[in-house]
Amino acid sequence: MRDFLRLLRLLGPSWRWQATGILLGVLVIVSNVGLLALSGWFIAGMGLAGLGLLRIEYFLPAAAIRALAIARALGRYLERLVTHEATFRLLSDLRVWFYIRLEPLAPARLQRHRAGDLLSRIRADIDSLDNVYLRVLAPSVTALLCTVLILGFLARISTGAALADFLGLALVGLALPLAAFRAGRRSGRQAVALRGQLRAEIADTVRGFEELQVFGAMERQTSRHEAAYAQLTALQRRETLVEAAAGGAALFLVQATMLAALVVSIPLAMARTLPGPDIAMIALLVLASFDAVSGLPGAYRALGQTLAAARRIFEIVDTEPAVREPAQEAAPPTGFDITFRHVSLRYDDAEAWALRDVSFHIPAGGALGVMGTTGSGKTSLGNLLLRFWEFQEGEILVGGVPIRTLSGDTMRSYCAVIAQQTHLFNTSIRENLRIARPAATAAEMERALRDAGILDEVRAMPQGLDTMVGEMGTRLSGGQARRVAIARAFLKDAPILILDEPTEGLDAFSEHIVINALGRLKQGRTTLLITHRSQALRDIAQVFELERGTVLCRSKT
Ligand SMILES: Nc1ncnc2c1ncn2[C@@H]1O[C@H](COP(=O)(O)OP(=O)(O)OP(=O)(O)O)[C@@H](O)[C@H]1O
Repeated sequence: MRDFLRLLRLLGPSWRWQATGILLGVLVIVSNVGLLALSGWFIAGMGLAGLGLLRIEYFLPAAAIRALAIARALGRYLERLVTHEATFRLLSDLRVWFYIRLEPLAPARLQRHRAGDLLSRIRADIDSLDNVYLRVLAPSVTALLCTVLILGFLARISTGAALADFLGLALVGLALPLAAFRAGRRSGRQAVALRGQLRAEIADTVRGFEELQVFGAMERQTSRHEAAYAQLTALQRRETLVEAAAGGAALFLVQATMLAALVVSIPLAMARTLPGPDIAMIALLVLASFDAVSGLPGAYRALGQTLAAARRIFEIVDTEPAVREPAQEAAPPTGFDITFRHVSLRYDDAEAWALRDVSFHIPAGGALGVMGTTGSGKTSLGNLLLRFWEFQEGEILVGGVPIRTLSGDTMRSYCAVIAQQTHLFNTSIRENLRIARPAATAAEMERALRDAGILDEVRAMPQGLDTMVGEMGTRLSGGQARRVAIARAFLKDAPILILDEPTEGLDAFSEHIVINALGRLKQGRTTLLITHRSQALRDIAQVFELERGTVLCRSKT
């Protein structure tokens, strides 16, 4: 219930569209009920008039029937238009709302989620939240308003028929949806979790195609997916059964209600306390009144899934970011020397220290080389500077300003990173460069590419700057991808440079070109160079070695 109320609160921003959609829904149903009831009355009345049993004024009812038919058609069109607009607005509001809360969690708090599962939450789970408005809230409110109007009108003609209709509507509109919700809740929750898991596993499989083929493990992997699919199909079968049972029960109740309404009103017509044509009107009115509630059992059956999706979204949204932003940001630093004073970092309370009592100073425009075995804590130094993680002890200052008093975005705006796995997006070289500076001109890009030592190669490509780099830059060689990343750093022109194994995985020739490009990039920037290749450290004055998070020895090269 708490999740449902929280979901309702999220519907806020586009409430006008939603309310208009509901009112139009009421107009459509009331017009439809009115049209059928009036038509029934009119046809029966005309029949009796033809037999000379009744005098009837037909001009007004005929005009009203036309008016109701037009209102129904026009209302339906407008209702679809408005409810879709409301839904799309709602979806876009929800996506922005979610993204704003997701961003501060990256990368620290998102690492426990698998990429495919995260994608599933961002896309499918958010998408399914529109059910709340489109399939639950709007039809429920519409049903309530229509029921009041229809029963109010029917009660004036026959209290007994109104009572029968009330009972039928309560069963189909309240009891059945509740039963369907209870029956579908568990399987819905399981289906949402299973779909997320499947997406994550399939994303993993697609990424690991090459390995699976090389090791001949494709069949084993796909059989795992098949088992999960079989489970999902069983859940879907159960959901369909619940929906079919609810649909069948609703149909039965509709007919039974109409029969009951006739049973109580026909004796009144026989006793001449009710005009004959009213019987036809009552029958059709009762039948049509179920239009207002017929969608509810199916909608409430799906509500279990929607709530499960909402819970998965709230789970992420409620996560505390790893780094708390300062309430008020300090004045920006004027210089960019970096000081670590007795800094200690632990990624998790249960884990060992990744950095312990680390102190160093890099003068503005100077460089520090950090060496160390794998897992010794080198990358963690960069993680702290980028404000991806919070350190538990000590102090880090940039230009004399404690970085805890600067926002994460501000700190990241001061830094450019080139790592072994710097990500290139699956788009053109031009677009990959624009990430660093969206307004960069072609001339600026070319200058950055020249400084990175790759301009001639880009020019020689048939599409030049518009060459697509492929997924993770796979259409470029390792050295070229690294140099495009360096060009991006030139364009960003940040005062701090974090180089994390920038030449790792390159052959001697590429390494030489990349080191030269980095030499140009380092000019005038405060540089933290993480490497275990002495070649890359050749012109770095200050070098230290980390072991298990502590500074082992300092040396000058
Ligand atoms: N995001 C993280 N979550 C939890 N633990 C982490 C995380 N990143 C690093 N660690 C742990 O912190 C320690 C230091 O890791 P770090 O990546 O800083 O070492 P490194 O010297 O850069 O290693 P490598 O050379 O292999 O990249 C390791 O024990 C590692 O398992």
